[in-house]
Amino acid sequence: MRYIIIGAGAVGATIGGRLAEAGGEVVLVARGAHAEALRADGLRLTTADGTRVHRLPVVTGPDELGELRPDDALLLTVKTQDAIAALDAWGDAEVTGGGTAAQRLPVLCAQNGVESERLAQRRFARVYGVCVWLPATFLEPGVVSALCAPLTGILHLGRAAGGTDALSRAVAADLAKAGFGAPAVEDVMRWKYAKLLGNLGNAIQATTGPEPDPAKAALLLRAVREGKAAFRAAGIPYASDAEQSLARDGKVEQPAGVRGGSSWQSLARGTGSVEADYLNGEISLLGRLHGVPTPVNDVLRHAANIFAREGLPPGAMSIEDLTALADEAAARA
Ligand SMILES: NC(=O)C1=CN([C@@H]2O[C@H](COP(=O)(O)OP(=O)(O)OC[C@H]3O[C@@H](n4cnc5c(N)ncnc54)[C@H](OP(=O)(O)O)[C@@H]3O)[C@@H](O)[C@H]2O)C=CC1
Ligand SMILES: CC(C)(CO)C(=O)C(=O)O
Repeated sequence: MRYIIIGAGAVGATIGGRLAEAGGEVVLVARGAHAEALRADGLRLTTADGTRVHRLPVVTGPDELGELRPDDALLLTVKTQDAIAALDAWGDAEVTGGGTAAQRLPVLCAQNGVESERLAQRRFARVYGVCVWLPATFLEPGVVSALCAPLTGILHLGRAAGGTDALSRAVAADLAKAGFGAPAVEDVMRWKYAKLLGNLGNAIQATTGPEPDPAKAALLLRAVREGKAAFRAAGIPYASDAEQSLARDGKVEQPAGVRGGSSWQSLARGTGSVEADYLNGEISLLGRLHGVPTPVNDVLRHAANIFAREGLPPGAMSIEDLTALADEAAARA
């Protein structure tokens, strides 16, 4: 199998670099200064095993790669707000032997939230969910680190529609060879919904900073309670906190000195957008569809988006001010 990593940033480059090191065939898809640095100097990837430079093929889109092969797998690791453009760009490409990528190739969504699978399923026939527990940092163009130990993350994966198949088991085996804890599971979306609950804190971290604080934990708990209430109202199953702790046990601790998570990094890099519409916004959507008030997630989504649009530095807001906004919204709800 050849892995085409669409959006080889923090998560994509970490997975791609490790797959390549384990003997896998990998193509990195990147853009801008990152693509240039990857081509000029290779991918400089630091994991708990040390720093390695990987010289891998780099393309900016399907035109540069030529016809796709029947044994290609598309691994989607762009932020969710970039998923439509990426899926559209790759879906129409021709596959050697007939058909388009959208008809023939598997697309594996290794992202937070649950929206990318839906976007991919509108366009592609074979869609897989990947639940990624992998604190990874885009340090500068061409340079990525993922320092959690002993394994570099844990990835549950399976068919987005439910179940496993030969492809998901083959990918799980390749990921395991590359050092990831990567079981293929029957119910990957149940794990992804559970992971989404933790990612409701991405907006808190992005707006108020990554340092732990009881007031941040208290606000996250309120967001998570709303999320669970929305899931219950919508009849959506999700893995329990105990199941998640067991799966993560000893595998994905964030090492000291590491910077913030994925949304914090988007603000720090000034990318102009965060994923909040698909994290907190997923809870707001479910709440509206099923009659559950979600004032805390509404505020978190809105605050993170304002930071991104106005180019505010991550962590510029106090947790007291953010909590006060959530309290006002809750009083109105
Ligand atoms: N970082 C982390 O610790 C974790 C992240 N996740 C999830 O993984 C997903 C990816 O996050 P992360 O790796 O942090 O994000 P990054 O921003 O580090 O990487 C995404 C990369 O995709 C690039 N990109 C976007 N659109 C295209 C395109 N059409 N063609 C080529 N490249 C493109 C971006 O370029 P540009 O910079 O120019 O926008 C960026 O380099 C998200 O869903 C996130 O929530 C999950 C677990 C942990
Ligand atoms: C919390 C973390 C690092 C876990 O993998 C994550 O999902 C993110 O930064 O978005």
